[in-house]
Amino acid sequence: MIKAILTDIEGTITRISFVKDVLFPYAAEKLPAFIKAHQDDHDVAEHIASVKAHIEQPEADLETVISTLLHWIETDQKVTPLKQLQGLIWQTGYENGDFTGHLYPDAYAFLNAQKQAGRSLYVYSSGSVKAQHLIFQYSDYGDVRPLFSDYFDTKVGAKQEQSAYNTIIAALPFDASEVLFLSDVAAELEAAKAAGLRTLHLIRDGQDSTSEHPYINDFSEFSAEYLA
Ligand SMILES: CSCCC(=O)C(=O)COP(=O)(O)O
Ligand SMILES: [Mg+2]
Repeated sequence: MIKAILTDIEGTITRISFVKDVLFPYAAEKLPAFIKAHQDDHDVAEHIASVKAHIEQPEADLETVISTLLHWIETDQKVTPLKQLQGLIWQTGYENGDFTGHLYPDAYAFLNAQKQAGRSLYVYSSGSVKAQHLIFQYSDYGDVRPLFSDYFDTKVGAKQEQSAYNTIIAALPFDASEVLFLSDVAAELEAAKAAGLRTLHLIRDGQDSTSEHPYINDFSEFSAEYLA
C-alpha cells in the first residue's frame, strides 16, 4: 500500500517549457553579472570552486567559470554547482514577479487530494532544494510549500542512479515499497524501481508513447490501482 509520493518536477507536475523557455534563459541572462557581484559570498565561492573541480582546472579564471556554466545551461546539464547557482539567481526573478512557478492544474489537484488522503508528499528534482522551494512558494496557486514534507536534489546523487533513491528512502519513515515515484524520464523510473520504489510514468503533452512502467498522460487518469 502506497503511503508516500515522491515526485519529480519538470515534465511531471510542471510544464517542460516553463523550465526550458523561462527559467533557463533567465538564469543565462543574469548569471555573468551575478557571479561577478557575488563571487566572494561563501555559497557562491563554494559553487565556483566546484565548477573548477568539475572541469579539472583549479586555476580557471572567472570568465572560464562563467562560460562553462553558460554551456551547461545551453546543454541542460544537471551539474550540481550550476543547479545550486540557478536557484540563487531565480530568487530575484520570482521576487520581482518576472514569472510564477508553473504547476499543471491536474497536478495541483492531485497533490492536494493525496495530501488530504493522508499521504506524505516529497520532491526529488535536479533543480536545487532552493529552486524547489521557490517554484512552490511563488507558484501559480500561491505558496503551496505546506503540501510537501521534504525536498531532495542532486546532493543525494543523480536521478538516474539507484543509490540516490536508496539515500532518499533511508531518510524517510517509509519502506521503499510504500513510496510511489512519479517522473517523465524512464531512466529515472528504472533507477527508482531498482531501489524498490513503485513507479508511475507521466507522458504528457500529447506525446504518443508507451512505457515499461505504468503510465498516465495526466493526473486525471490516476486511479486507485497505483496506490494498492
Ligand atoms: C525546481 S524548478 C527547476 C528545475 C530544474 O532546474 C531542472 O533541471 C528540472 O529537473 P527535474 O529533475 O525536475 O526534471
Ligand atoms: Mg523531469
